[in-house]
Amino acid sequence: MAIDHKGRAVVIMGVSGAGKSTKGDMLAKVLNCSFLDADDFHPLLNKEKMRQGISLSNEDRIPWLEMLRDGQFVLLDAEADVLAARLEKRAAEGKHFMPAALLQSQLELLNIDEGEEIFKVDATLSPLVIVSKIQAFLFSDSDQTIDKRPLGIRNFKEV
Ligand SMILES: Nc1ncnc2c1ncn2[C@@H]1O[C@H](COP(=O)(O)OP(=O)(O)O)[C@@H](O)[C@H]1O
Ligand SMILES: O=C(O)[C@H](O)[C@@H](O)[C@H](O)[C@H](O)COP(=O)(O)O
Repeated sequence: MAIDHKGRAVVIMGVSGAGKSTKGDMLAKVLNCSFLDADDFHPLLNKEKMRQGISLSNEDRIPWLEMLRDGQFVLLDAEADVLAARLEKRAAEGKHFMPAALLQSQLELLNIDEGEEIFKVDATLSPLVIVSKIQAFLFSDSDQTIDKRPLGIRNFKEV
């Protein structure tokens, strides 16, 4: 979640491996605002469950989601095989508690209804293109205080 200078929050959503942390961090840098990783808001019990390969239940998720829901939503969308490969690699590198085995349960639960105000972005695009698209969506109105120059390799280390 990125929070800008006006206190507006944007929630980057998607199943595990979609690229939320990577793009959330980049977006926050380009907007010069704070980035909060939703993973840091899970109680330890939720993380321990997932570490053990047990999917969270709605009861586990609801208090966590209620803390995070007050923002605009952006969904990072990709096919299961791409996401699974990313998670296998990330887990093999010892970078995250989340096992790839839980991906399928998340894909089955993720359900976006027609008409929900969620901006969808193809999560297989390059990180810079994804962040530029989110930036364009957020500031399609005329907010003069934001630096709207296109992102470039000067801004970020590529994934
Ligand atoms: N657009 C992208 N293209 C290719 N790989 C990516 C992209 N975004 C993220 N990754 C890689 O995929 C993995 C998962 O990204 P991460 O940001 O941790 O996802 P999430 O927070 O949604 O679980 C990481 O290893 C990251 O380097
Ligand atoms: O509700 C859930 O099942 C989890 O909160 C889930 O949304 C999240 O994916 C994990 O915390 C793993 O973290 P990453 O998505 O950052 O891999």
